[in-house]
Amino acid sequence: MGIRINLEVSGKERYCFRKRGFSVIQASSSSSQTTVLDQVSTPLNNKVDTPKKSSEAALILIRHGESLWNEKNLFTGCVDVPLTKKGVEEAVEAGKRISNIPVDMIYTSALIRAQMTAMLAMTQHRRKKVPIVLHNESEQAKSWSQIFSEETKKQCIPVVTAWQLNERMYGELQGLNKQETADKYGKEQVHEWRRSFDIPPPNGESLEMCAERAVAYFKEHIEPQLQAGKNVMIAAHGNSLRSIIMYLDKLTSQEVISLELSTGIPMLYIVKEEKYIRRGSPAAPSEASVYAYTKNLARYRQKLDEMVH
Ligand SMILES: O=C(O)[C@@H](CO)OP(=O)(O)O
Repeated sequence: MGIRINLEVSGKERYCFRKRGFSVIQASSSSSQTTVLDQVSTPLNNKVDTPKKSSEAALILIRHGESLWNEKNLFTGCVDVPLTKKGVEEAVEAGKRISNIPVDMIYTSALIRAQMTAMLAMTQHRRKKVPIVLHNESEQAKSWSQIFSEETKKQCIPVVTAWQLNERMYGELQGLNKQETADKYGKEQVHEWRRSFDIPPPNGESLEMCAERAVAYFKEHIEPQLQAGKNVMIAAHGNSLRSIIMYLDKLTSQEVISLELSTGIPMLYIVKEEKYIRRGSPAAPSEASVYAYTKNLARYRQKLDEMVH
């Protein structure tokens, strides 16, 4: 039984200090109604799932795998396009990379390419918990998805879908070919639409506008989970994740322009004492940086190794 612990840390590791405190959402569920959503605010009573001795949480960000419109080089934005076969493989590969990192909650956008990516990635996780999508649209949907076994609930990971994590809305560019658009309007104009911080494409969202809703969602819904010690995975999109990374790493509107995310590459942050500590570099994620372990994560992995053997 070999325990492999990799304590290498990326040379590009950044430490980001938050200036304000965090509020922690308390359990609000009634005892008679138990859905997998209850896990959102109730600590799991399972040793393998509590690598939180010093109140540390893992945050994994994954941009979805290649979509059919990425393949065709079309502006996609909020159009709901599925993954290609290569995208499916990228998602599975991403899952292998994070298979030893604890995941207590998953947030995805409302779009199928992000949801496929999250689900495919979780098929590779060594803990073998089952991701369960929460349909929060009505009381009836909530009540019809109740789980009646506490034991089964412990083996589930709640998956929250949120439109606020969607790709930026690309307006009148959606469905147009990126190369043809550059040929027609000029390379500089198209680069400005694609990468400037505050200039929106025609009738679409700028990165700044996308950040307003994606970062607000992150602060309101995801940050409290992390502060409560939950390990969170977010599967989303190039620009919604760029805006969240801008917040986590305190990038300026100039710095975010050159931040590019590859499809299907997981990025790991450790959340500790109100700091976001980046372990994997979005610019050039190397094996070592993505796999960089803290003591708590190493302990979690050791427990997984013991479970398997
Ligand atoms: O088309 C899109 O929706 C996005 C992501 O694929 O493109 P861009 O890289 O130009 O922001």
